[in-house]
Amino acid sequence: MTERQRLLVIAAGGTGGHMFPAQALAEVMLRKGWRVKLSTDARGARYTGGFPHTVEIEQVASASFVRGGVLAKLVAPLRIFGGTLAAAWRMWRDRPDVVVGFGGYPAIPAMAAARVLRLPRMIHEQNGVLGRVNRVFSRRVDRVACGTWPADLPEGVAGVHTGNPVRAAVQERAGAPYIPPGDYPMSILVIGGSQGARVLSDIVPPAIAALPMDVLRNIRVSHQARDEDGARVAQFYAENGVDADVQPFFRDVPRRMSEAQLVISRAGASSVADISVIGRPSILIPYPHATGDHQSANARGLTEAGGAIVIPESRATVEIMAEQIASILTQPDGAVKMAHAALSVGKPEATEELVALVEELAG
Ligand SMILES: CC(=O)N[C@H]1[C@@H](OP(=O)(O)OP(=O)(O)OC[C@H]2O[C@@H](n3ccc(=O)[nH]c3=O)[C@H](O)[C@@H]2O)O[C@H](CO)[C@@H](O)[C@@H]1O
Repeated sequence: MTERQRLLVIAAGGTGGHMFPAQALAEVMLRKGWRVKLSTDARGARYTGGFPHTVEIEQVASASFVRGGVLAKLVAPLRIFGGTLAAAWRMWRDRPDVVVGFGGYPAIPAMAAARVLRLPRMIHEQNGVLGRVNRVFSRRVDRVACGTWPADLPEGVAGVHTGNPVRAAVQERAGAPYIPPGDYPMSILVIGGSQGARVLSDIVPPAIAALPMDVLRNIRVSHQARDEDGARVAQFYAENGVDADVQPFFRDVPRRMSEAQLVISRAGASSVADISVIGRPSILIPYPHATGDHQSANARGLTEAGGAIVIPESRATVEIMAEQIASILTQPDGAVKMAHAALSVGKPEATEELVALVEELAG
């Protein structure tokens, strides 16, 4: 008799931030011969382009409580209930070996169905503070895997620190040699997360232009700017004689990051994971409106280790940014220490640890 192929259901959605780690897990489980299904909604489905095409995508009729008007808020529970019934029917039929939720409202139907059917299940939280959906399920799953440590978990919930899975292109550059700043061409990478960040477009270009001339003439900038900010950012750099590549999204961030002397970024979970796995000095401006201020929590481990400087958005001025950039680029020994400190908190093995948990749950 041939052995039945094992099945993993991954439930994720919302922002790219939930989908990147889900993709990393899917890739490895497929290589291990598992069948993988992704349960997500229309918003999450926009981020499935990078998933291997053998991942079966099940679009659920989920709904966000956060967006939409009063009617949407009233209808949302009904849609989620309907989605849960449909997910339960499919799971009853398919009998997945394990169900893993990565957070976001689209994860609700599959996680609720897995609970009703008592299937082995776990959640992975990318951030230092549990998201709303993961918080609800944290007491109702077999394992809570945490991407950021220490994680702020509800009392009585024990987490496992797996780290945040990073893309293969990041993993290949784990601990890539760091060339400290000096009197030769240097690069700065500026990234705002999957959607860019206006504050970085407002203060970083003038801060870089204010650097001492002997530093500035060696600088090349890769700056991710939102579509609507791109033209003015590129124009500012050009008018100030700064060699800059401005794009709405860099497909080759791992390469650009490994070549950079300095990274300036928001503190989204995957951005922080990339910076610490590759090991580069960084200046982080956490997004102040993230649920539970989780980006400040994401930045904490890296900062406390000495790998990053955090500037809260409320204090982020051109002058402070210019001072911090100059302090890193003019002190090579300090920059090398920061790069090593960043590496010390990196978890390049995060995907493997997550895979091990899935296999343990499958028995
Ligand atoms: C605004 C917001 O709510 N953001 C949340 C969202 O982050 P967001 O969706 O912004 O994602 P992350 O910062 O976690 O990841 C962004 C990823 O995109 C990559 N990158 C970025 C720019 C670019 O040009 N090219 C590129 O490849 C980064 O290297 C990183 O790997 O989900 C994360 C995980 O739940 C949270 O921590 C963030 O708080």
